[in-house]
Amino acid sequence: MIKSGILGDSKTKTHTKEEGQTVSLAENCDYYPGIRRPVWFVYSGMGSQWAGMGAQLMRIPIFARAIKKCHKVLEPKGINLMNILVEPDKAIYDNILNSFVGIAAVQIGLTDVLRELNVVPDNIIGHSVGEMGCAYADGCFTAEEMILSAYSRGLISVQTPFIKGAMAAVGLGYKDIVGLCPPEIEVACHNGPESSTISGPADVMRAFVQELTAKGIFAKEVPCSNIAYHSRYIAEAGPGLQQYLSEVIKNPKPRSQKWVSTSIPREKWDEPEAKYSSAEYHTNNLLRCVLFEETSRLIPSNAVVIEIAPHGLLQAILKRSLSQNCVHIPLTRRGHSDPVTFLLDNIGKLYQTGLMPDVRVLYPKIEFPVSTGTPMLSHLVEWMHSEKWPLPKYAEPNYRKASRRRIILSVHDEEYEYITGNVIDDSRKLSADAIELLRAKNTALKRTYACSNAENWFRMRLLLRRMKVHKRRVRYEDSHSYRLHVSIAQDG
Ligand SMILES: CC(=O)SCCNC(=O)CCNC(=O)[C@H](O)C(C)(C)COP(=O)(O)OP(=O)(O)OC[C@H]1O[C@@H](n2cnc3c(N)ncnc32)[C@H](O)[C@@H]1OP(=O)(O)O
Repeated sequence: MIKSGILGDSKTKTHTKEEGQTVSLAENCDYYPGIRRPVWFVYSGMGSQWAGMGAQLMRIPIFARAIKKCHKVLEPKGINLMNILVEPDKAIYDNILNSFVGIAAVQIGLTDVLRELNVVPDNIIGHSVGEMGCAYADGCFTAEEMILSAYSRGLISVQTPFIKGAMAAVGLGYKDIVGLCPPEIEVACHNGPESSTISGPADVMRAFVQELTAKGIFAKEVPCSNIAYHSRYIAEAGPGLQQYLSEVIKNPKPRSQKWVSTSIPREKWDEPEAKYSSAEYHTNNLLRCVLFEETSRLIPSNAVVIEIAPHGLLQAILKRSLSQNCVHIPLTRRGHSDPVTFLLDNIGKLYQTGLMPDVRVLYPKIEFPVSTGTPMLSHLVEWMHSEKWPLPKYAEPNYRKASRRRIILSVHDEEYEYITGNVIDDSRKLSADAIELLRAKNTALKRTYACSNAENWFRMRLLLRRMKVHKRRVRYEDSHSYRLHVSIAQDG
């Protein structure tokens, strides 16, 4: 349960033991300060594919539905999407077409999961081909359009005779790497202040990566099926891709303000080329340099950044470039032994940031009444005692509004001597004089007040207003003592 300023609690996975007892396998608690954070969806691109990346996620019905839909769309093209996502054979991704449709399908499936969970982005950003995921999340693409656009990108990649190229992620920002690159190599992606992706002929790239590594600069090859994307070496794929895409995107939809472009420079966002999720837009995305660093600067310092891809590829980059206060949530991790638990854990983290994912959609609908053997969950709900909270003090003035006390007045007490002879024998009523004296001395009242407020009655001054005597009749405790009931209600 989440309450403003209290705790966000996430219990992400439960398991029913053989004896029918439900146990919690993963849980985590954190503060939720009550402030709504902006939600950013991040769609990564090439490099996030891995063998078997969709196999376990098929256990989630929403995801499986999306994949089956995409599978049917690709079937007439002779593509077996299910195999691409489920088979553990690494060679599948030697074919770039499989990488494109595989990444797109997983992004569609995960976006559908988030959509049904009612996790709505404030903004959407993509890296390279990840901008197709943006189009889907933004409502510009249907699932069919997205998977066919990814297919078109793959198809033109395998049909065009490119030079043997390579890409590599390096641990230097654009400004630092651009001057170091040999003339054959281009900076393909501006990823962050400490990260870029370079692209060029495979042999020159190999030598340069070795050179950088020898200098202690991070450099890692990006699996791209020997195609130097976002460089001059793929320019000739442009017209063909635009032709294919225009057959898929028949009615280009306007991009909403949510989707911030990384393929068109910010100063051109108001120009016609940036307005629509069109064949031209996505062709430009393939050919031009990726401006992720520049656009990701718009991500606010307190954002919840959800990476949507088969692997949280950009985590290393996002954590280096964004504010420390951002919450990073990858939905997947390459080679994870239990991708569903990983996903559920991260949905739990969304909950802890203050979002309210409607997790019921992930499970079969419960029909009531449930059968008698249904395991209980209630014992997993418990109070956290790890935090200290301030408590109001009882001694605070005005805390108590009323108090009541029974007092025994003894005529041996100098204070109450006067009562002797002031009780009217027949009715056992205090005489009017005795009442006046009680009122004047008001010791009994002071004591009552002092007791209830933990104060020293000797030093107290008490102003009595609207004092009422409800009963003048007193009760004898014995021949020398009388019982008196005193009640105080504070004014206001
Ligand atoms: C058509 C298209 O889509 S083109 C697009 C092509 N794709 C890209 O350009 C993506 C480029 N980025 C990447 O490939 C990734 O973000 C990578 C390689 C930088 C990191 O990916 P990961 O999956 O996290 O890689 P991996 O787990 O193997 O390695 C991460 C290591 O690299 C390190 N690392 C990542 N970036 C940097 C950096 N800038 N400086 C130093 N180290 C770095 C991490 O600290 C981590 O080290 P650790 O394991 O000791 O913690």
